[in-house]
Amino acid sequence: MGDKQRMTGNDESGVRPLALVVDDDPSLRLYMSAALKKSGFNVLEAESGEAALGLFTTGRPDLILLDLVMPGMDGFETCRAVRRLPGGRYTQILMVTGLDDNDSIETAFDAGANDFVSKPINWTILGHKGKYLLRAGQAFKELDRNRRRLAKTQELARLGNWQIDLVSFEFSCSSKASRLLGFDGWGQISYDDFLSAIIARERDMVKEKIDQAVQSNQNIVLNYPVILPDGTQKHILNQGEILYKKNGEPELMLGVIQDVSRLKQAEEEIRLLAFYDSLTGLANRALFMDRLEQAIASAGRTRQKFALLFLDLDQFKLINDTLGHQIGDLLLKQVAARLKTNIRKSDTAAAPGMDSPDSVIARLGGDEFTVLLSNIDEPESAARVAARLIREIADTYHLEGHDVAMTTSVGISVFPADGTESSTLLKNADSAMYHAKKNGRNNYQFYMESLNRAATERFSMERDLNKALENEEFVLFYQPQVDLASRRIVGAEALIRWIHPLKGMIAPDTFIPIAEESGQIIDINRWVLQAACNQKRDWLHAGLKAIRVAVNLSGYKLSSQNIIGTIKEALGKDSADYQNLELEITENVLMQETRETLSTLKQIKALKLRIALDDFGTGYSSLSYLTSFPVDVIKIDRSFVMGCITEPKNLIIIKAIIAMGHSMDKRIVAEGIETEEQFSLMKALDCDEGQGYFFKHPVPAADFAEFLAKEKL
Ligand SMILES: Nc1nc2c(ncn2[C@@H]2O[C@H](COP(=O)(O)O[C@H]3[C@@H](O)[C@H](n4cnc5c(=O)[nH]c(N)nc54)O[C@@H]3COP(=O)(O)O)[C@@H](O)[C@H]2O)c(=O)[nH]1
Repeated sequence: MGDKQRMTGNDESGVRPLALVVDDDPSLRLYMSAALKKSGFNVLEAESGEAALGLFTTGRPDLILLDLVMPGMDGFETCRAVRRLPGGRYTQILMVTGLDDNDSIETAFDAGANDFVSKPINWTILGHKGKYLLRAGQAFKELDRNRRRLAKTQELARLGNWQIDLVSFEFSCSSKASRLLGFDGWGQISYDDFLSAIIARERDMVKEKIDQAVQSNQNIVLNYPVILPDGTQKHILNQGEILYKKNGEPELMLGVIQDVSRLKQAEEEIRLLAFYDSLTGLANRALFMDRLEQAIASAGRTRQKFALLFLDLDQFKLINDTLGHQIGDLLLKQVAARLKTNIRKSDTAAAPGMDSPDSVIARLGGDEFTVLLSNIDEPESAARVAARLIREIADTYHLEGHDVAMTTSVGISVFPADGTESSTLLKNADSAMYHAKKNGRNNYQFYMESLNRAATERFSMERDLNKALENEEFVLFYQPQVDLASRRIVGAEALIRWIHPLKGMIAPDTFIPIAEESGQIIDINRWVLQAACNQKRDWLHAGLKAIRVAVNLSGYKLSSQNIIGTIKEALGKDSADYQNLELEITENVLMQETRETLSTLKQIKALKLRIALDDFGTGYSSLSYLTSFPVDVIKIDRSFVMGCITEPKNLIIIKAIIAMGHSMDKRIVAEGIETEEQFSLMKALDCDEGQGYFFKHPVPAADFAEFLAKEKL
């Protein structure tokens, strides 16, 4: 029979509670047993303390009637021993004593007795007293069980409790509370100890709030960090409530403290995910826009100016494409770190940590960063910061064994002149940034109204370009290259055209720079090479004479394009085809990255392709390029050719280029021949070949094939 069943008592369940009568006097045992049985108890009897302990272990009585004076173990000793036995703390012990002096009674209670009866015993009262004690014991057991359950629950919930007596102002707290605050093994701690764990900068505030609540009988909910003696930091939620007496007077402030560190950490993680960029730790777009709104509201009130800097790394895509995304990510992290270091406190109105609405450096996505510069007195201050950032970002990055160079273009919009709404300020800074790109990158530009339209057009073109290849919207036109002495076609330059579904034909001058900036040029170059080679093969198969085809590879870092793979893919195995393919590059390609470019050009040459230097004379026109790089052809820029008759200076330059080129064994092509006069002059100057509207405009492949078949020029 389990304890619970017996303790419910015979009144409710019909189960009789068990009493143990311990007395060395057999007649008294008899009377006591009879009285208890009459009151509904089952009864065991023991004539000594020792016998009682044995019976307790086997029978687990609910009530013990214990004579105080016995030979051997007396009642006090037996009582203490019972209390030490398993389950002994819940048994009700009624001492039977003839010694009703105060000392014996006190010793009995100290030994663990619940009550006592004095001899001579009133037998009727004894039964009732036994039943009453049983009920009290049951209530005590329930209470104890609840208390332990509560302690366990608090343990699980990481709760500790504390209280302040509102009359004596005495403080006490549970051992769990002291453990939570790092006072392991300290037992009861003082109010000062309780407060001492709180992180210094918040301690006074917490103390003040508790004091105020105690004085004014108000509840409290406080949230603060504590530092444990081992240095770890926890976050504590402290809730206190006033407990009132029946007469309405405040009695206690009861509180619980809870370790909410995990919750706080989860909250922090959610906050970080929602408002911070996970790669760089900078604010993300959402937080930036929020802070921008706040800056507008605040600057509007105080009539102050602030600037928005929009940074975009120059040709960042190249890093991802050539060195992989991992290196790209490392670079973005380092750029973010440099921005953080360089946006000094004086540049923003707030301390690092972004606690103030003014201090924001954000990564909007990809390689785009923004900086909010608050309280600038004049736009020049923003320009100074922009210039400094440009300088810092341009310092070489060491990324897992790669030395990477990177620059950035910065657009600046200023509140309120360039917009009073967050979206406008951002859009205008973005437009200014594109202007900086157009201006040669690695510089900053302020927003100007006129930029806006151009930037919008640029956006839509970049978007449309993404679909152009897939939708087969590109075509190649061909312009003949003519041997000036014989006037026969010896080659063709392939020139791309974009047939836009809505805008019609778009010239390469319009979209190639955008494609170069966005990196789309790599795919476009690949397509042009493939299409030109296919065309060349088709003309041969159609029985037309074999001619050279020149393809433009402008603007983009040559070494990063896997140009060799693309060429091999485009030309296949036919070695004759290789000799008839000419790649046109401009001087700025040669200037970009000398060592890598030289190696790529050498590989191109090893494949027996020809290399032409396009637009010669417009750039640096350094002779060293001609000696250092394996160039076969020099194409004199049309700006010289077109003015060769009227401008003596142009003629001098043309003569010099031809003489110099020939001395280096290069073939010379004059671009932009538009008139008979220009043709004759170029021929007279011993220029090898010519190209221009005088011979033919660029035309679709089919038209070009017709001309080639007829050789009618
Ligand atoms: N990366 C690539 N760049 C390309 C490709 N196709 C063209 N381009 C480059 O775009 C620029 C403009 O080209 P386009 O509008 O095709 O103009 C070419 C000719 O039409 C023009 N030309 C030829 N003869 C004359 C003339 O007598 N007068 C005159 N005003 N213009 C003339 O010159 C352009 C060819 O120049 P070039 O390449 O320097 O030989 C241009 O820079 C192209 O290079 C491409 O597929 N990829």
